[in-house]
Amino acid sequence: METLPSWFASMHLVIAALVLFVGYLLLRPNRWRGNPPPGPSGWPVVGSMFELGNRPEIFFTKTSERYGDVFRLNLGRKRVVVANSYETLAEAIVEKARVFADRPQLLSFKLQEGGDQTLGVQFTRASEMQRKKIKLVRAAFNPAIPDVAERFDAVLPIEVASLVQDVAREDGGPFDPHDVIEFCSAMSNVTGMLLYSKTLELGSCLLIDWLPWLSWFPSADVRELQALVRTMTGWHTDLIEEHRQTLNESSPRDFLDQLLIQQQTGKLMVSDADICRILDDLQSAGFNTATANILWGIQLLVQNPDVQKKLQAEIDEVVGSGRAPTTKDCRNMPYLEATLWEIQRVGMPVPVPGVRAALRDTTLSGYDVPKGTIMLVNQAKIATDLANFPQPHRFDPSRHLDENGSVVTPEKKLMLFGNGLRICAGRHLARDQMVIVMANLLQRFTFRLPDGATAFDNVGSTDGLVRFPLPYKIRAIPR
Ligand code: HEM
Repeated sequence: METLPSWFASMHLVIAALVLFVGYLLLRPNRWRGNPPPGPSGWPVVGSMFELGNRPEIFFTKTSERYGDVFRLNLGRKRVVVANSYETLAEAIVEKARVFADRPQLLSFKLQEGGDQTLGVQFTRASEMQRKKIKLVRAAFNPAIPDVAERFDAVLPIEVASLVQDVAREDGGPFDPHDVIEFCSAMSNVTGMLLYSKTLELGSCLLIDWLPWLSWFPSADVRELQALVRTMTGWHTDLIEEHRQTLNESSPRDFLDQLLIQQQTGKLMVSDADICRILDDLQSAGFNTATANILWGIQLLVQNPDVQKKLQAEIDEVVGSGRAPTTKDCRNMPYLEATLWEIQRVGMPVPVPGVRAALRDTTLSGYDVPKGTIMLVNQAKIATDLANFPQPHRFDPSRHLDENGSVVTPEKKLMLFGNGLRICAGRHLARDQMVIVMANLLQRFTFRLPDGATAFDNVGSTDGLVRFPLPYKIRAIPR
């Protein structure tokens, strides 16, 4: 019998060794050096990815009961730590603000920044340039600055009046507020007007973030995200051109004009592609979250008619019924402000917000956390911490008031807009918007269950990064 040449046998050995080596590289668990936080080791290749499910906060809460307030996870090949208490979150994003200032390199983040995570402001890697850009954004969205307040006061009443009209059109009959489109567009239209004096009719972690090789087989999610980014880019490219041609440097009309002036004077070396991504980020950043809060708010007020009555009494006392409430009026309505905080806490539309990454080796709660580690936040657990929120599942706006009836913002117990270097850039605007929408609606209507109903049929939330209440029906009885 003919024997195989010896080089053939050695070739087999080399291939087998290579396969074993590649297999080892793929399958070996992530190495955490030093004194890492405790945590489950998870499965080879995927780590704890499939345990996350559609509601990662449930898995996080269960895991924290076993491992404590800070635990580690492997998600695919990514190293992750999860902060489950206010103290650990504050240590990371306030005390170690400069360390946990990065956004991780995730494919979905890269897609949302048009393929380059140096562009835009929201999913953008930490850099001097990101800081300069976000500084401009913060100023453009801060209603404490007179110019911004003036623009905001010119736009908001129009959008809110149109929302009130749409609700009035339901004529006291049963309807689902999700269907009254203005609940969404009132939010995005105000942003659009501040950005580029126009309204625009119109993101999250995907599986590819944890298993990047899946991007070789683009899924429907990825294609949808790419199509959305392309549409927005087309829209914003046209707007940039239009604004450039009509720009008057001595009198900027909006934020886009301000960016173009910065570009032309060389104060900020920002490209058109970057401007596109900034506009895109801002248009998408607050739209879903603010809308979800309003939808949660209406549901919670129907379930808590006493709170609704108290709010209406406050609105009647400060504004009366002869004119629409303004932002200025809302500053004199502490109970309304406290109710909005409680809506954000109990509705909890973003239970796992603000993904961060460590810029260098560091520690968290005394454990070693290597550079590049992703930090996730279990906000749902922080918002129901018994030590800070007694009877946490009770909807009780008065927990945000002191003995004199003044608002005590919950930011020392719960950071609903994040904190530190990557704090939400639109938080003041978002709060003002939500407060004024609520004030206008409650001045004109009392929200109730449909006739004959004693409770909502469906109470719960959708899945996803931003959670909406499930569809529900109410009546808006004119007052
Ligand atoms: C109720 C509404 C909103 C909520 C609950 C919310 C919440 C958040 C949270 C939790 C973060 C992450 C912060 C962190 O990493 O520490 C964030 C970031 C951000 N938000 Fe908001 N937001 C809202 C509305 C808005 C609006 C209206 C805008 C602008 C128009 C906006 C612009 C941004 C931007 C640009 C960032 C990224 C900041 C950075 O990475 O430097 N947000 N927001």
